[in-house]
Amino acid sequence: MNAAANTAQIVLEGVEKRFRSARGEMQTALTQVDLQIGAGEFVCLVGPSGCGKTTLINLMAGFERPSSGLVTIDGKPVSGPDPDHIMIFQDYGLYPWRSVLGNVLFGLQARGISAAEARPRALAALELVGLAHAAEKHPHELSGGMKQRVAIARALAVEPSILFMDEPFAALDAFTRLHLQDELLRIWEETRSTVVFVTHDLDEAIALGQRVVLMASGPGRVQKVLNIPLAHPRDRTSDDFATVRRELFEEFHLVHKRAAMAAEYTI
Ligand SMILES: Nc1ncnc2c1ncn2[C@@H]1O[C@H](COP(=O)(O)OP(=O)(O)OP(=O)(O)O)[C@@H](O)[C@H]1O
Repeated sequence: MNAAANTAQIVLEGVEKRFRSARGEMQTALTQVDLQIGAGEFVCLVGPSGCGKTTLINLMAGFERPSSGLVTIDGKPVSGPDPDHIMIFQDYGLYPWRSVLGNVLFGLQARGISAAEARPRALAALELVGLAHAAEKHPHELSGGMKQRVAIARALAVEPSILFMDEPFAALDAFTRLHLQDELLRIWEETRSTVVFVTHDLDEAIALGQRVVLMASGPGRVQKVLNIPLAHPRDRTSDDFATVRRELFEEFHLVHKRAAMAAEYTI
């Protein structure tokens, strides 16, 4: 079992992110974020809509720069996207004109890996996500769950040290979602990549994360970081799962209550 790693790989110190609104005013999307994520750790970010989950993962992935504070990975300030750190989005991002294998090969070829080396790596990644049989199909022939597995295979083929996942299963039906959660855990245990996973779904966060970062809005910030002391794979029907779920839901309700009180106070 992959215990929470000791070495901090991703470090955020005093991170603040401000955006200019359409009316030209500066708005604080994130404030005072201090967070450390260990190498090989699986961490989920959850919180209400607009609390800055996507902004936070984008800061780690190098798609955004902090307005103040510091984001480092492996001791180096993040200054832009890194080919060793892959982002997976909700909408798969597959090329419709390429076959499944072609899509997975694309990421490898873009990194200058020779065809002779790329093909076995792509096939191994498809094997890992259970899609070796669909290598010659095209995206329009696949279900949503299969498309997301192709996107995961494409990411895994380049053997990233970090997988950033922004609500990757949000568009999928409940059964496919549960299945892919289990698949992702199996893959994570095999590959040992660090996984940072954004979700709206508290149950998904409890099923997956070694730690769950609960965020609050107004402005976006880290409210609480909870350790999930359950071994993987987790039995979603167990008493232990229910206990952790109760704790997280209580925290989540507190977040809402505080936000509502703050809004009332400022009116
Ligand atoms: N590029 C941008 N320009 C201006 N404001 C932005 C930009 N990106 C995000 N914001 C604002 O920052 C805040 C946080 O947005 P973000 O998308 O990170 O939240 P979120 O928690 O991921 O939301 P959701 O769960 O709805 O996807 C929101 O108020 C949003 O409007």
